[in-house]
Amino acid sequence: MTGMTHHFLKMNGLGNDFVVLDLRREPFVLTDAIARAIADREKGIGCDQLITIEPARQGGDVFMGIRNHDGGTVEACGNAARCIGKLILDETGKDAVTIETLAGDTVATRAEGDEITVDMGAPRLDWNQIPLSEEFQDTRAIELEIGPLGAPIMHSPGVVNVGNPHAVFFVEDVDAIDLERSGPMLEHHPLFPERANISVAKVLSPTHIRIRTWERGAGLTRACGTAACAATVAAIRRRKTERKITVTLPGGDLTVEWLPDDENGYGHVLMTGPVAFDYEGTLDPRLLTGAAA
Ligand SMILES: N[C@@H](CCC[C@H](N)C(=O)O)C(=O)O
Repeated sequence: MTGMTHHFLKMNGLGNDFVVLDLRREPFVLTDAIARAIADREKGIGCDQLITIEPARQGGDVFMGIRNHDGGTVEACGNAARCIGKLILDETGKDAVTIETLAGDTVATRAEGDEITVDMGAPRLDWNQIPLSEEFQDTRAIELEIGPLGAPIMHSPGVVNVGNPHAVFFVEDVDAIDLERSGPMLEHHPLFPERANISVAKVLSPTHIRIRTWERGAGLTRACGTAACAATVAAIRRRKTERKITVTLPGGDLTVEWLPDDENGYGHVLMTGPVAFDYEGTLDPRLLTGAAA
């Protein structure tokens, strides 16, 4: 225990919910066990991801730390980037803020109607950047299927790394897929040495797709921002959609645009969507020992 009072904010992006701790003001050593205890929906506060705001490490405005519901540290979170973007835009009064993450810098700006746009950077598409454990020349549709032989229910996903690893299966009916069953199997499939976020996507029109996601380390969520970006990139690579589309998730809509290639290769992905504040409070000191988990 630290002897200090630790405040938290509860926020969400389309129902993907976060406990946010500002470690710039109230620092403490966050372990996997403490993160798990805070994220626990019965004994802790409950959230899909635990987000920390920390001093910038490389000249940005802040560093954003991300822990999944299972306590593990991860590199990227699109919905949290919008939430922290909004907090830091309000705090600094700037027009654009740079949020450092383990995946690199994310620049957040204000969009229309109180929404926030985040530049998620350029997707990584080579098999060893996903990463996959086997070489695939073409990551637009890799050999992977589950379901009865000859009639797989999910097959040939596109794989994309947008700071974190994603596999996107295009299907006829996203609601017909039992993601609670297939999600954990695919998340832990040996092809994904760092595990993966698993989405099913249905193309509704050239400017509109619908997705559901089983998140690595968190399970089914109302929305996954990086999955929306990955699904957009996967759909564009398979020539299913235009470059700027609406992605409908169980929690609502995001706008995602994959910009044309820049001089470095692949263009950046921009994601725009809402941010919501739920409530604030102080952490029960017992959670800081991880003992409540
Ligand atoms: N909810 C997030 C993604 C959080 C991390 C993910 N579960 C992973 O393990 O990579 C989002 O909005 O992108």
